[in-house]
Amino acid sequence: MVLGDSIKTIKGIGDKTAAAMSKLGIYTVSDLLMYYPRTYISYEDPVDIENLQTGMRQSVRVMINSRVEVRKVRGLTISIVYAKDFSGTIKLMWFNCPFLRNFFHIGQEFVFSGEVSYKSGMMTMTQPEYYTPDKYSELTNVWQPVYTVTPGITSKTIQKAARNALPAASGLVDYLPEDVLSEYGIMDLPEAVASIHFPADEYHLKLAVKRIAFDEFYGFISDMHRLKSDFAGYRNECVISCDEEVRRFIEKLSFTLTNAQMNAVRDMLEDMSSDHVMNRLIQGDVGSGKTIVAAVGLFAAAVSGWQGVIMAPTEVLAVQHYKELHAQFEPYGISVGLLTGSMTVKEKRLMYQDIKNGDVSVIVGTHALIQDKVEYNRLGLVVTDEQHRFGVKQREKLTEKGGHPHTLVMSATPIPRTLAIIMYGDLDISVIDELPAGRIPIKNCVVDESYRKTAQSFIMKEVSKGHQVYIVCPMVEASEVLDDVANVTEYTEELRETLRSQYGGDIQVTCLHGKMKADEKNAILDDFSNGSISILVSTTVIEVGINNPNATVMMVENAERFGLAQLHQLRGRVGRGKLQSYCIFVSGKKDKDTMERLEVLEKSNDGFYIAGEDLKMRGPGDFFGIRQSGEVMFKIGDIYNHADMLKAAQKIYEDHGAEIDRTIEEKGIYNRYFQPVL
Ligand SMILES: Nc1ncnc2c1ncn2[C@@H]1O[C@H](COP(=O)(O)OP(=O)(O)OP(=O)(O)O)[C@@H](O)[C@H]1O
Repeated sequence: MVLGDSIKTIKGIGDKTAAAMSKLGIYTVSDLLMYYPRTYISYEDPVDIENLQTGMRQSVRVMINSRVEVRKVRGLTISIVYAKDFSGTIKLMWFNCPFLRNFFHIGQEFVFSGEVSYKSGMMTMTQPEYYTPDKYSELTNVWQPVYTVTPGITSKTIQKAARNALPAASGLVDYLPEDVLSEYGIMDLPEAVASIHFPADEYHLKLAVKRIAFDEFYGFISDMHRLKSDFAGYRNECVISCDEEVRRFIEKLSFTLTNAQMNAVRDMLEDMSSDHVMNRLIQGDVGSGKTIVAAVGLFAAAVSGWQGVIMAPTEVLAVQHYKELHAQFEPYGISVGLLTGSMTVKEKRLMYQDIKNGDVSVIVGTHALIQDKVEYNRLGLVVTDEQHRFGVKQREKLTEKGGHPHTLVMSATPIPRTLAIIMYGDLDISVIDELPAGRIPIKNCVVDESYRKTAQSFIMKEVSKGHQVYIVCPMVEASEVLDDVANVTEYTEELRETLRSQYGGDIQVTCLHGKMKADEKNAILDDFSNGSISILVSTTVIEVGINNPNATVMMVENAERFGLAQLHQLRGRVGRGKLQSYCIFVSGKKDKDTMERLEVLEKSNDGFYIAGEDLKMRGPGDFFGIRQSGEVMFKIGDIYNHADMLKAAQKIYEDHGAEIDRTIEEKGIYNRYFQPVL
């Protein structure tokens, strides 16, 4: 078995498992080895039922003392069994596992391991793992990898496959010279890949994580430099210079730009009229008004006779930008087009023609904008929204479609300047460090679930004033059955019912989640922005960029499951207008650490401060940090937690970049991301 082989060459993987794995993007042995665990669990010794603590992951050694009861609830099969030890009884519950009916028998002894909750007066474990006591004792005190799954595949299956694929890791060729490895104390590649799946101990796991983070940073930095050197040689072929028109456009806006926005606009206009190609990052906290800066750029490009595109990370956001830009540009006779993946073939074809003929000046879209079929007429400016959601490669591809258009990247990720310079070495940076005038600071509160009723009555008060509300529910992580959809739909139904019975009337509560069709999502967001929906219950699909200044309450359920930066992004959906806004973080856990972490949000509305505090609070055991919003740029690397590796990657790139490039080429088997070169 070698790295490029299909996963079906791994022992125990048949067509069905292979099909499920393909949904996770795993096709080859090397894909599997690069499919890193989401977290690890180490199985502790079982505790007595009376000593169980809710919200914790624990194990109990108990005797089954009931038959398995199987019920059907809203399309789900629920299996329930009771078990006891000398100190008490516990309820054990699984979704969609009807086969358990004949698996457990009264009198048998098992160890159950899972998250503990207290429901209907009894300690409960939902979806616990189960082991015979002998089997369990083999597991204790060993780090077990836990992988993100999809229906049809369990974390255990992935674990087993990864173990069987492990010998292939020795085929990975390290691109880092040995002296560099030892100088910087970096683990070698084959060992790191093996250890990230099956660490011998915490020490080795830390080293492995650092190594993989290093690779991600190194790849990113070298791509960035490549992009920069590609740009450096080009003279500005798209001179965009129309200060007078821009001045009038800005004057006619319904608000006055802040000084920070004006500075960013000035930087951008200077670049685009200079003799070099612009490559600029606009960084600004949530709601600081980055979009209008981009709009000014697109306006300037259009007025100067160039096409401009703005590429959004999601379709929903693309549609929102499209509407805004269309309304802003129409009076000037600038035509705006939309191109997204969910448009019909015919609609797309017409748009391709308009783009090619130059009948549209500003094109808003998603990844569809970089498809081969799209030919631009005179592409002069490319705006990408939220750098993190686009790889450098995609950016490059879009850039290649014009001669050498200007690039503007917008990011709300609060990165300290020193790190930003390393990360975006190729970009000039404008920071919008000022919020529009008249914004009232958001009022925040962190509460536990007992407060939910009070929160609901508060929400109703806001609704009665004609304001609107977001409620965000997290994805139920790692649950193979109850996915986020079930979670938000169920929550919505319950909320509707509660509000109807307590407040009467007909309050429009609607749910929104990522699995809905684009049209459906857009229709719901339209209804939310025109006010016909009062309460929007949503997964984090609303996290990036959605703008409805009339929304005044953001309530986040199970806030403890989110990273602080992500919560800050979510909070950024309110307080975007002149109304006093509120954010309620409902925590499902009450322990001191959780509450302290969440209280950071109560203390400040400043993204930089929050990112800094988040970093300080991460314990040494938080190898992966908490996945932050949009941080899909790196699977493992965390620019805060692994800042030392980021700096090392920069230094090694400077000192050994050329030698490393040669090695990669000579050894010719794997690139920096260890993917087979096809
Ligand atoms: N100078 C300003 N004065 C008043 N309102 C403004 C100003 N600039 C922007 N706005 C408004 O503020 C809201 C937020 O702006 P925008 O959507 O551009 O934020 P953003 O920086 O892109 O935030 P996010 O990162 O959260 O998407 C919008 O409703 C916008 O019209």
